Amino acid sequence: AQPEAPAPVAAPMRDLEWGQINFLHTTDIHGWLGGHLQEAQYSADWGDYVSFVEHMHRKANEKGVDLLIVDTGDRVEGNGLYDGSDPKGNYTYDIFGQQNLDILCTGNHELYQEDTVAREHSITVPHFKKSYIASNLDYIEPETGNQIPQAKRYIKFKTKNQNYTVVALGFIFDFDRNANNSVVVPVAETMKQEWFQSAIREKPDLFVVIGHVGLRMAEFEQIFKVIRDENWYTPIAFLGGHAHVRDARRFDDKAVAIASGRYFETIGWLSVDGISKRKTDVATSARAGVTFKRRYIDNNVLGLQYHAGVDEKNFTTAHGRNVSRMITEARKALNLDHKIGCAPKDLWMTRAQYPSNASIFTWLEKKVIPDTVINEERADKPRLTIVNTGAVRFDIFEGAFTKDSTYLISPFTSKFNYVPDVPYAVAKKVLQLLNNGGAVFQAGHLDTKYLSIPEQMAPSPFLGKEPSPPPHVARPIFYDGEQAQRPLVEDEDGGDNDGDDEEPELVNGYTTKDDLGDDGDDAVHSPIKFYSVPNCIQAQVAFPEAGDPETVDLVFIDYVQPWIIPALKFSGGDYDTDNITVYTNATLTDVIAEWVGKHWTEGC
Ligand SMILES: O=c1ccn([C@@H]2O[C@H](COP(=O)(O)O)[C@@H](O)[C@H]2O)c(=O)[nH]1
Repeated sequence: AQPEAPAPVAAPMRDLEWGQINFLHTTDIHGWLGGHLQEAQYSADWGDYVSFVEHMHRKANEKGVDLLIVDTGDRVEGNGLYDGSDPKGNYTYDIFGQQNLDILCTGNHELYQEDTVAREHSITVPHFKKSYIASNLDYIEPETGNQIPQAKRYIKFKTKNQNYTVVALGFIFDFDRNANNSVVVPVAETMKQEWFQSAIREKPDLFVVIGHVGLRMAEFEQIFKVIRDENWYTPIAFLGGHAHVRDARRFDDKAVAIASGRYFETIGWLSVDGISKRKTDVATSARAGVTFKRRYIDNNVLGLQYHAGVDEKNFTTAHGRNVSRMITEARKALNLDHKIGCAPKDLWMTRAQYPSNASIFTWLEKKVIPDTVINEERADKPRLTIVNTGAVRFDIFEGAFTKDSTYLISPFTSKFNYVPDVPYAVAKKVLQLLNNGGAVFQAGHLDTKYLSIPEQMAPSPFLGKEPSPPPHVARPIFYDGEQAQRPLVEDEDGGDNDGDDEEPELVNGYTTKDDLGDDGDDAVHSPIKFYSVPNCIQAQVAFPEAGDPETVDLVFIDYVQPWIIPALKFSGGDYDTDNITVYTNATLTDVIAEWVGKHWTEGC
């Protein structure tokens, strides 16, 4: 049977504030439809969400207001439930499709591989015929080579209870590593197209712009400006994603965006009130005070029951139960709970400093890569092996390390390539260039921030700033939770150190600050400290005991390849792609599984 996640601990809660039009929002689920089995706070599964939405629709009907369900992409890659089947997603498309979504769009992870693009086109788009939007995404039909819209460019509809007219658009950021059977049209270009110019002149009561777009990236701002120029008073609700953070951004007093985290940890709530019927009453629209409220719901059943106002006995609906059963059966068929080893301790991506013994990156660099990323024919050659930190997706928790865990940590299909016999004096400069970025890589797709973890790509100004690192350890801006918000320090008896131990002890979790304030999270938590990581890490292997080698093999995970030649050139090495060959066909997922199976053999 599927292991039960520990029960969530009740936390002090903030209520949802309803408006005339309300949104429940998921983004960057990355296959985590089964919830978090090792973290009680995020342990509700997609079936529980189906039950929750049923209750919330009933509530909306009782209040006479509208509820729209939205997903903004990156549904795939990052969890055994998706990555563990062949072909990938054998179970997840059907499970995801059980939710009634009003508006959805594509993320970059639906576009990296040709087969993923094709599955999206043949399964998800037709399943959500009325609600799937692809404002700037085309599909190349394999039979004809024709370039066609991946889905509708925009949709216009009337809301059920309040009878508002809504125009909804659905974008992906200006992504350029998409597979050849897809075309991402840059946002700025899309907005010149005739259909877009007509859409923004439809005179709805509300524009809804969803997108696989980070709120602090340029694209939403560009869209906001163009819509606002044509519609001075119409409220615009933006629902974004991609950056894996909880965030809200206010563009003006009638336009607000939210982002709802990652990995199905968070269900976002956005409500809009004070919307006027624009067609009939432009003067009222101009005066009306529109209010936006947002909440980030921790995805656990206790919280969902709380917000739905339903007790444990009545929460799970027949449909929800059935979806949870589909998940359990899929996990069983995929053997995801198969134990590969036992992690002796937690290893963190950003909750521990890098380098340190608690950092997953230090573990990869010092243990896993040296032992497993090996080309037998060149095993005795000194080598530098580079992996981008973005290739790692999740923490490791002490205890059972399962088949599922390998996909949670790194789901990608990238292999390792190399340039043989590079003078060490040249090769040793590459890592520093990848981590410093700068002028070597012209802006655009070679921006080195794309090597790093999503949370660091376009950070919110509220995330604080680490003290400047020394110049030789260049890091992108990130944050230290302690500066962003003072942590509650536990006192000796486990209380919260405020001298009043009547107060409930807070569980560590999100303590979000955004443009709307610091009261966004539904559960009141004590903050978690985060540390920045570099764009890439490097393992140094088979080096002579004394002195430097003359030459090394420069090995790298193939995702990094576009950056390698320019970095070598800048370091004084004249190489091109002809100098690059396969080092090993193993993926990072494979080598982690191999290492864990060999070394973490005892303890659980
Ligand atoms: O094959 C891949 C694909 C992606 N990455 C890393 O992931 C981020 C993008 O993550 P999102 O979930 O889309 O935000 C990308 O910038 C890379 O750092 C990878 O390493 N390998």
